[in-house]
Amino acid sequence: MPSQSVLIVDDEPDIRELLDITLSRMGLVTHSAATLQEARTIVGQVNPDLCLTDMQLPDGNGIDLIEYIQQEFPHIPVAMITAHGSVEAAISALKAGAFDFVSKPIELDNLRKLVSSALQMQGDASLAESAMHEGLIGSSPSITTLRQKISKLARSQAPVHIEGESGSGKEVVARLIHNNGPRSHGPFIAVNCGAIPPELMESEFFGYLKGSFTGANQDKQGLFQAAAGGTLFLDEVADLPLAMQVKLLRAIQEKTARPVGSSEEQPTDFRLLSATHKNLAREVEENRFRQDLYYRINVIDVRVPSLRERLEDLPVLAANLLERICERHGGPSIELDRAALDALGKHSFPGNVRELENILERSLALSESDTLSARDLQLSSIPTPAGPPPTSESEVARPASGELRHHDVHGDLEGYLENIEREVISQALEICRWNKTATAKLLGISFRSLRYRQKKLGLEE
Ligand SMILES: Nc1ncnc2c1ncn2[C@@H]1O[C@H](COP(=O)(O)OP(=O)(O)OP(=O)(O)O)[C@@H](O)[C@H]1O
Repeated sequence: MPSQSVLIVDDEPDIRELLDITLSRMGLVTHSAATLQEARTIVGQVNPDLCLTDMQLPDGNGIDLIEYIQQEFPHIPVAMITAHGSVEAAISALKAGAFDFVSKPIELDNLRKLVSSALQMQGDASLAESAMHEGLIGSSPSITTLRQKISKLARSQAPVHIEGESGSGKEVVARLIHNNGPRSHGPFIAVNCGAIPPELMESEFFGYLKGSFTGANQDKQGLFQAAAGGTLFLDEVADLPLAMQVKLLRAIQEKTARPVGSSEEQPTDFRLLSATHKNLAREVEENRFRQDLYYRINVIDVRVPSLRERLEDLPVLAANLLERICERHGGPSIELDRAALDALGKHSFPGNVRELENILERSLALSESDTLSARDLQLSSIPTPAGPPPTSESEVARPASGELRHHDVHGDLEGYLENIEREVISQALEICRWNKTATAKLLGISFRSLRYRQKKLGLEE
């Protein structure tokens, strides 16, 4: 097999030499360029498997080179060499399409890891394409574009923020980014930030040493360490309390984490992916989310379309989900009849693909034939809000019609509102088959708030 080749672009001869020696020892063929112009010429001539470029070049900067390679040779990954502590430069490089960066002074171990993973990714490209179809079902233009974006993002190490309604497939997207990237052999750690009680946040994220507080009977690894070499997926990141946001920012910035009770910082190495069904920019405007953290986690953003926006995917999605459910239950395969598909097409799916999955699963349990009819779906028993699902706690308590039916209050506003709340929450629980995390998301409230309300309203299982 021919050796893989790397183009090194730096105007400092010492750095070029250091990189040349290091990469040659890895069995790679190296080419060097001292200027942007020279780099452009060599890329075209040798078509390298990887390009490492400095930021400041005598006749331009590394971002220009990234953009040029993205445009003309999109299959070549580019990594940027940035000045020490230059967060801005690193973010610009990642946004421009660099797959990663190394900062000066160059740590050779880090450099070797970066080069190996970039070159390994090159070999896995065709594998990635087929895996992508398995995870993300649909062929609508929005899903096709999303799939292409994922395939590109998987090669990068940039933090990605995924926005989309509850149940639309944000975690599916995060897993695909992980599974198709160079960290796929490492762990994928998914954390629901809304489900961790605030008092346990620090020990969950940073871990702790035995004896650091009452009940700490043994050392516990934190999530940052558990994700080492892999990906940390922070779901519902907008639910992180402000105090934890500061600590997370520090861990990302310094790439270190100090377990509770320890005096030593430990290095961390994870790719950060995050998601929320809320509008994170608005959370920043309303001072519920730190702006500095927002810029760090939102280097690249991805939006997952709601199911309403891609109803043309319904038939293929429904068929695939039915197949998945039948397989899970070990039963014979089952299909939807035409009328059932039409009925689904008219439904608004506030809970998106998860809701579709739940509707199909419930219908399957009730149906006795090998074809599901519109009646089996029981869509009329599911509330259909006029617009997208509510996104704030205040919206949840509003009567569905938007009007206050004051004549129904009978002098007991509290009781009246409580009844509406009970009705809305129990319907949401039904839709989500009593999955509390999903219900909380559908309602736009935190997991804790849902538990509290269930208890107050007597809605516990
Ligand atoms: N395009 C898709 N193809 C196949 N399955 C999908 C797709 N989108 C979502 N799903 C399925 O729908 C369910 C919900 O997906 P997922 O958990 O990724 O949504 P989410 O947006 O992360 O939800 P939440 O906001 O509640 O965290 C999962 O069972 C997932 O497998």
